[in-house]
Formats: sequence, C-alpha cells, structure tokens
Amino acid sequence: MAQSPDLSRQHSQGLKDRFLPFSLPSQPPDITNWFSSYVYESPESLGLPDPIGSFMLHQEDESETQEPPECEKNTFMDLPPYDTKNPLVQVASDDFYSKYRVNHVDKDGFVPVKKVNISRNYDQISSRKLTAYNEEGQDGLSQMQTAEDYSSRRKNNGSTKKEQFARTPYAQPKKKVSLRKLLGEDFVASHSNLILSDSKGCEGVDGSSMKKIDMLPVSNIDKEKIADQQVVQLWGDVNAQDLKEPNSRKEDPVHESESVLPMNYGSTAFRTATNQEVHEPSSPTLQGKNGALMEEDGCWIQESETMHCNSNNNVESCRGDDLMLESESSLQVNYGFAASMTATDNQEIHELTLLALQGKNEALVGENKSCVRESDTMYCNADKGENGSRQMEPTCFDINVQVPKETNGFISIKCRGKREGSVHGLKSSSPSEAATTWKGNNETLAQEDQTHGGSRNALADISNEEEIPDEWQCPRKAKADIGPPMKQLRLDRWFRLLNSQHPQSLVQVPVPFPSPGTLVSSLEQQQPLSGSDASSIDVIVCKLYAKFTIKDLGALSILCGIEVRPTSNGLLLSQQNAMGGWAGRLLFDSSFHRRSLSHEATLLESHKPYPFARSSPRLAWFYEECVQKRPCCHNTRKPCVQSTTKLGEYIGSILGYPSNGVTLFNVLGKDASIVRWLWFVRLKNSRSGLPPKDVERFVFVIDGSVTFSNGSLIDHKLPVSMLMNYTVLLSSELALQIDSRIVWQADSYVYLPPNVEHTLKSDMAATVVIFERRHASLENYHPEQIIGSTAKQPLLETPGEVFELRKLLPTSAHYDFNIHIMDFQPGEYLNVKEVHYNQHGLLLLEGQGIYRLGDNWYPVQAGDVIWMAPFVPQWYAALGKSRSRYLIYKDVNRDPL
Ligand SMILES: NC(=O)N[C@H](N)C(=O)O
Repeated sequence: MAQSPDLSRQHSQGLKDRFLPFSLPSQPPDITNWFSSYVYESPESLGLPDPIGSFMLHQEDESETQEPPECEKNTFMDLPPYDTKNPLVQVASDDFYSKYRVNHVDKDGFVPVKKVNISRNYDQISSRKLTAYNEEGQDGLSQMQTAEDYSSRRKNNGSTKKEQFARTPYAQPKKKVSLRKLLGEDFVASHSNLILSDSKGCEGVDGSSMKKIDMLPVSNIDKEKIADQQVVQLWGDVNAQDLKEPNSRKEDPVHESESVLPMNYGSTAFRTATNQEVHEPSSPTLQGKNGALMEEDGCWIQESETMHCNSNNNVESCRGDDLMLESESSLQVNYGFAASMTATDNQEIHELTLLALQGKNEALVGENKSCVRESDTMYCNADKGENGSRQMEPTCFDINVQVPKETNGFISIKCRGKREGSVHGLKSSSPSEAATTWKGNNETLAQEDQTHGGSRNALADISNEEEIPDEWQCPRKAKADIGPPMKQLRLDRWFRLLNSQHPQSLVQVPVPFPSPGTLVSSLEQQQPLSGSDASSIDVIVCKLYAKFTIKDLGALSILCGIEVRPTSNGLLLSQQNAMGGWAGRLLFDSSFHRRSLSHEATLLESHKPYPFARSSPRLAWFYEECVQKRPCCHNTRKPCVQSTTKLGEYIGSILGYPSNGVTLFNVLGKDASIVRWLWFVRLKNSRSGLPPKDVERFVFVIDGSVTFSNGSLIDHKLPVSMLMNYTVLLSSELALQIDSRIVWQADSYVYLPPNVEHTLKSDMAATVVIFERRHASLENYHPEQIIGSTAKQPLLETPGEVFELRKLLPTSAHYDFNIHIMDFQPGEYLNVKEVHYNQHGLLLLEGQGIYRLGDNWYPVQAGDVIWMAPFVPQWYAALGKSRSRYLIYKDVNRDPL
C-alpha cells in the first residue's frame, strides 16, 4: 500500500539497518518493526497527520544531547501518583501512553507499563543473587518522572553501542561488572558472604561507581534496609537466613523452584514447559510443569498459570543500570526468541529483533557460522525457518570456533531433536544437568542435526498431567498484593452469589446500564430467573418477543449488558450504551474480582457508568484497566484469556439457550473509534436487522452457511469451505449431510459499507462473527460491498515473518479497517513483538498458542477472543500440533486519534 515518501524512506532505512550485521543502525533500531512487521499501514499515507512516525524515527544524535522536549516535560507532569497499594498495576494517565510511550519508547528502552514493588524482589532473598529495587528503581515510569532525571540519564547512558542497544524496548543488555576482575579473585573468595550495595543507586555502573559500593557482612544487614536501597546485589553464598531479620518480619519469604530450566521466556519458554520457567525480568510469567512458590505467602503456581513474579533465582533483572555479576558458568537465562537457538555455552541473548549477546563464550549465528562473543551484539533472528524467511545476515566478530560446514550454526527450536533423557527435547533436570544439557558444542549440535534430520517438533505440546496427579493447592493464602488470592469465581458461582444476595436482580445484573429498551426495563417486573429454569425462560422469551419481536433472530440469548433495541430496521444489538458492563469486567477487570459483592451490587443498582466507558483517546488506558490490570490468574489453572466461546455458551446455557440465538462475547470500549462490536451470532431460521446508520459491517462465517442478500434481490450463499482445498458453495442442507465427515473451515465473508440495505438469513444453524464500526468516511473514498472467500485471497508477502497472511479487504483508503487471516504452523511465531497504533480484535479460529500482551502471557486456543488496544506490545507463538489461524481486525488508513 502507498506510504508517504518520508515514511517509506524511514521504513526502508529501518529495514536496511535491520540487515546490517553488527553495526548500529544509523537510525534508532528498527522502529518500523514496532509498528508492524510486514506492512506499516500508516495514517500518513493519506496525508493525514502522522501521530507517531516522527517521534519514533527521530535522529539518535540529536537526542543524545537534547533536553527533553517540552511535551515530554508535560508528560512527566501528567504522570499519575504512584499507587503503593497496587504496585504492579500502576496505570498511566490516559494520554500518557499516546505521548509518553511514543516519545520515549525508542530512546530509553523503557516501556512505562508498571512498577515492581520492592517487596516482590525482596522476597527473592533466598536466591543467591538478589537484585532489589525500590519503587524508583525499576522502570522508566518512575525513573523518568522529571525532566532532570531524564537528561541526567541521557548523559549517563548512551555513548556505547551496548547502551544504545540497551535502549531498545525489551532488549536491555546487562551491564556487567566482574567482581572477580574488579576486586580480585582472592578477595572474592574470602568474602563470599557479602552484601554489596550501592546506597546511591548505580548510575553508570562502571569501575568508578563500584567504588561507592559498601561491603558489609550479611549478618549486619537488616532486610528492611535492603528495601531502602535502590539497587542491591547479594553475592556469594548468601541465603535469606543469613540476613538479619527486621523486627516486623516473622518469616523468611520462601521462594522455591523445584527445578531449574535452562531457558526462560520467549518462544523457547513453551518448549521447556516440563519444569517451570520464568519469563522476562520485569514481569515474568511462569510456565511450566512443576510448581513454584511465589511471593512470601507461597502461593503455588503451576503450568499454564501466569504470575507477576521474579520467582526464579536463575532470573535476574537486567536493566541497564544493574550491577550484574559476570556469569561463571553456563547461563541458564536465555531469554529472547533466539536465545536457546544460539546457545553454545555461557551466553545469553536478549530478546527482540535486536539481540545482544552477553556472555562469556561464544555463540554461533546464522548460516555463515559467525561467532559472536561476550559483549558483542548482533542482529539475530537466528531461526532460519523452513522457508528461510527469518534468516538474517550475522557478522562475525571474532571467529575462534571452527564450525563444520554442514553444521547449521545454530539450533532452531523447531529443528532441535530429542536430547538424551528428554522428551521432545524437554528435560526435567537439575540446574547442573540443565546446564550440561545446554552446554553443547558444535559437534553435538551437528550430530543432533544429523541424527534428527532437522525434523521439527511441535512446541511444548506436552503436559505433565500424569505426573502431578493431585490438585495443586495454595499452601498459604497470598497476601493481597495485587489483590486477594486470584481464584476466579466460576460464572455459575457468580450467578448464585448474586442471586442469593440480590434475589430480584439476577436478570438485571448483566444489564447494568439502562437505556430505552434494554432488557432491564423490559424485565424489571419479572420474577428472577433462577438458573436454567425453563419456565422462567419461557416467560422472558415471551416478554422479549412481545417487546422486541425477536422472532426474527430466532431464539435469543442476551447477556452481559447488551442493549437490545428494536429499531425501524429490526432488532439492534448494541454495546454502545452498555459497554464496560458486566461481562467486560468479568472478563477483563481484576478489580471486579476484588470488589465486594455489595459494592458491585451498588454499582449496578445505581447504574453508574463504569469508568472505563471512555472515548477513544482513553483506549490505551482502557487496555491498562482491562488487560494489564488483570490478576493473571495467580491461583487458577484456567488460561488467562477466557475462552469466550465457552463463556458465552455457558451463560447461554444458564439462560437456557445453549446454541441458538445471539451471543455476544466481547466487550469493547464505548466510542472505541475502531471496533464497535464483535459478536458471534448463532443463527437458525434467522434474519438479521441492519446495523445503525453509518455503521459498516463485516460478517465472517465460522460454520454453517448464511445467505446474504442485498437490495438487488440477488442472494449469495456464504458458506464455509471444506478443508480440502476447494471452496464450494454448499447449501446448508448439504453441509449438514456430510458434516460428520468434514472439518469445516471458516472462510466466507461479506463486507457491507454503511447504510447498505441487506439481510443475512440462515435456514440452518450457522455461526458468524461480525465486526461493526462507525465508518470513518473520507471524501471521494467510498467503500464497496465485498463478498469473498478466504481461500481465494492471495498469500501476501510478510518480509521477515514466517506466518502466512491474507487480507480480506482491499488495502486502499476506501476502507478504514481490514481483516487479516494469519496462519502459523506449530512452533512459528511473530518475529517481533509488535507495537503499533492499530487496535486489534482477534479471534483465534484454529489451533492454540500463547499470546503476549504487554507483559502478560496468555495461553489461547481456538475460540478465544482478544482485544488489543493501540500500542499494546503483542506477540504470538503457535503451539500444539495443528496450524494456528486467527482472524484479526485491524484499523487502518485513518488517523487513529
Ligand atoms: N498481533 C498481530 O498478529 N498483529 C498483526 N501482525 C498486525 O498488526 O497486523
């Protein structure tokens, strides 16, 4: 698609930089990638103001000396007060994201998302190495609160290549100081029980700043005092018990991990899910088979659960400002996509496109078998991938390892064969075993590649269920840190609870915001609906029928605060007035869980709009509220992203309509300029109404078939296609006849410009997903109706990516959104964590995998729905054994603000 000359120049410069091995980019690193890995769909292309590009692609040199521009100062001023009670869910002000993130993300590598409370890291005291921060020390949010801070940081940082890499978001190579070198081997050996602290914090972290470090016998150090330090390193054989107990603390925090994995986050994480692993430093996610005790209260978490916790003593926080000890032996923290692929010995590779190698020995990169060594940085998308599209040119810094010609040079996680004693390359190992396992050398790698012929294993499709027969339990209840124990109440319990406390309100609960014609007003005189009592349902159905003539839509399930309004065109289902309602909070908002029921009931009864019913500039904030702030299932085995299909079906079944009718699954922001509604409609003998005026509609058939007709009296069948590589127009009857033998594949779609007369009918059962949004019209650009089939859309180029991409709508300016279909084979993943202005509404059509949103990681599977606000860092890796396919809504071609 067309791009402005300026932007495309910068873009191609960025791309060029990306391929320049081992040199620093002439621009800040590859920011284009942060918009989208393959096509940056810029609002600028239409001559509209570019709200981001100019910030993101600033000149590095200028920024070295520059004072922060005025707007940054303002941004600092706007920062919200830090909420000490809720440290992990610190939320920026609404326009904070739009200004601050855009302004700073590439300069300093800080993604101001959240803070880490001292108490969290403090709890890791049992770890030999402790990196503790106070609230000011952990991330950019607080560190950059003043312009002065900012400029002093700029002065202290940024002159070396390494530091420049450190400023890349999510890629923050450690600054290492070898204590052995600095203090001498003998000294270190004889003072192993030391706590080393820098009472002023560690700016610069070079030899001179080390002089400031106090060295104290551990027994003299009060734990409470550690908390006062900005950065503390515990080094040597130090245990929590060695530290003097402050009066207020009775017990040592326990932080256990049953076994240690050599690899941590990134795509490798899931491959190694036999044990536990902890994802990235700021807010790691535990994925693994065993349990880990997190927090001082020792909640167990286990496989598929996520947590905010730096729980693993092999994980060290690594901000540029840290003091880090040089690793003495194999590093086991290999985070980043390519980390384990290139690990030969003591090295770790930081994540993202720009990988910085930190470690003692060497790593081999790329086809050319180049060798990189400690402190070298490289661009390394190390996985060559089957189609070679990930391959990047590495540069050899110092080749001192002879690599056999036939050796791949690195091991793709996808190509790695079985290791001894492992299952699919997964091994439950002790730390030392793990280290040995991963030590490897070129020979073994070569052998392995030969032995296994580079065959690919599915990632982490391994469960430990058999090995952990008992239910996991939380041995001690978690202290309320980011909320009470995060057991998610099952929906039926909510219903029961609400019903018992407010017996008259069950039906009303899901519809908290009354507006003319909502379910509330029609039903308020009704008897409460109790569970799946069929006769109550009948009463409601009759009422609905009388009130809304819902027969046109067949049996109807209404839930979650959806407004149901008869219009002259038929029945309108809308979230416009009801967004932020019950389902939204149930699905997304941790505070919903935290609030007492009575509070909740008050909220509902007084019909106050829920605060995140905001207009579009608050979308990032909305995301924070809804997604970031979510408890992340501390204590539940359920995946974090709800299976909305199941949820909908569940509620549907409670209401007595398990499979027919309309079920709404996703709740988006009021006035979210982008996605208005996303819902599944189960249709049977149904006919749709029209969307409201000026609202465009996109309908995608998930299963069954619907007939679409426009004013021209021509009917189009919109079937799904079969998986047999051809698309047939099937009547639904035929589809049903052969249904038992055929796997259906979602396929057909129709796009309807605003204000186009049409109907969608289904004689037999069908499920469709519908996106609607208020069309952002552009003079002289009028979209046209489109009827299409996914299979007929061409595969598009995705430079630097492996997934397969199809776009269902034209990319021209006539259309203000697009729907992409993205396919990933198991093991494939997005090459970069994307950050862009576009919102997404995503529906996983097939497969399973892991979605990363911000700092949270969500196991997802077909049927799950995700909404991603602008600028939410996002990344997907496909797991399981079958293809992942998702449908993703993306707003394009318009000024997002
Ligand atoms: N999360 C995603 O898959 N994002 C897409 N690659 C996109 O932004 O187009």
